[in-house]
Amino acid sequence: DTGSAAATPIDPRFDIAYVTPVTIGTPPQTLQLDLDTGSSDLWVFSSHTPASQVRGQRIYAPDKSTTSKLLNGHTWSITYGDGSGSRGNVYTDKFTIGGVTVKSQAIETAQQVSSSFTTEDAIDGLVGLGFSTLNTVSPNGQLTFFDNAKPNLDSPVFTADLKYMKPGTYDFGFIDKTKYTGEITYVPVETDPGYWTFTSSGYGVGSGTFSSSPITGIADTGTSLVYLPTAIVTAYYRQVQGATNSRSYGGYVFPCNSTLPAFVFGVGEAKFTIPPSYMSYAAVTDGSPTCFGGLQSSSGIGVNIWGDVALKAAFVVFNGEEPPTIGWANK
Ligand SMILES: CC[C@H](C)[C@H](NC(=O)C[C@H](O)[C@H](CC1CCCCC1)NC(=O)CCNC(=O)[C@H](Cc1ccccc1)NC(=O)N1CCC(N)CC1)C(=O)NCc1cnc(C)nc1N
Repeated sequence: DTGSAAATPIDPRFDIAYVTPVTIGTPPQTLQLDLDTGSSDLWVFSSHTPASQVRGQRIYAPDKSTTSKLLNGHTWSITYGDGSGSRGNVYTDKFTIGGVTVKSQAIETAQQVSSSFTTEDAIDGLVGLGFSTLNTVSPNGQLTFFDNAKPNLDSPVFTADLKYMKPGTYDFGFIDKTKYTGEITYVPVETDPGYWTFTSSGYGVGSGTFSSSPITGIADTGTSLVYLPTAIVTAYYRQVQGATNSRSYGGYVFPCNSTLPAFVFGVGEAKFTIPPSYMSYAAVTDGSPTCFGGLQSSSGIGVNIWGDVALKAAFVVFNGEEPPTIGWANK
């Protein structure tokens, strides 16, 4: 098997997240889900989600699918880094992304979602693409779509080609040579506790010298920004006129008309440049002259996160062979 599906920004003004069309059940029900390498639960808004918590999202109705089966006595409950969360029951059903089908995928139906999911009408749920050890289903943890699909994929990989303010693609089972330039640099992945954790070889601010120092973090398609150690973040914003670390906005902000340097990060011998346009994430509120930075400090999180702001500067291969590795290429 191989497959390919679009990854479309949910907001045309800035890349807070990307959604991908999937189909569930028989006849197929189409939902737009956020593929998230930073978690490992596949959950959806459903006919079990209270109407008061649904605001425009598409739902999966297991009772309308002839191939759905309740996974008796199984429940799930998840909390994300931004404090959002959801919980519910579990079915198995036919699940397809970009032409790759898993006949019996665990589909976690929401019986409760937190308010930020209710207000985000562009996201109908998540597809966790982290390692299955992170799955929250109890009493028996379930496998991710990738783990279920892997044996039937031509190659046990998926790739992310996210783009700035326009649709990119997720490919399954193959590496599309037309999507990158030069060589792919592969580095080891630490699978404990279950993120795609790898070590970057260093960073540089703009045209400044490159600092070769290991930065261990997770490659996370479900996180909008890049979160790195404070020392790196202050070195970056020292080069930005009028930048301050705002308590009220919860991070580094600066005048939207400031000139921003690029941010360079290393993977092995390779270098990747996040252009200034990606480093100005968005105005703090619509029309404000103050902008929120795409690079923020990880000091409060406990893990460094290479989110969408970094991922869209590269073509990234999530290699599910034993042992797993992650590959980065310029594009
Ligand atoms: C099994 C749990 C699972 C592994 C879980 N994984 C994660 O949290 C990482 C995962 O990639 C999640 C996936 C998100 C969740 C919200 C919906 C979109 C996907 N990433 C995050 O939580 C990172 C922080 N959040 C973000 O980056 C969200 C993503 C988002 C996108 C669209 C709409 C709403 C939110 N972005 C924002 O909130 N933005 C608004 C503010 C703006 N300045 C930046 C963008 C975890 O580590 N949870 C442990 C955990 C629990 N509690 C806390 C407090 N921290 C934790 N880390």
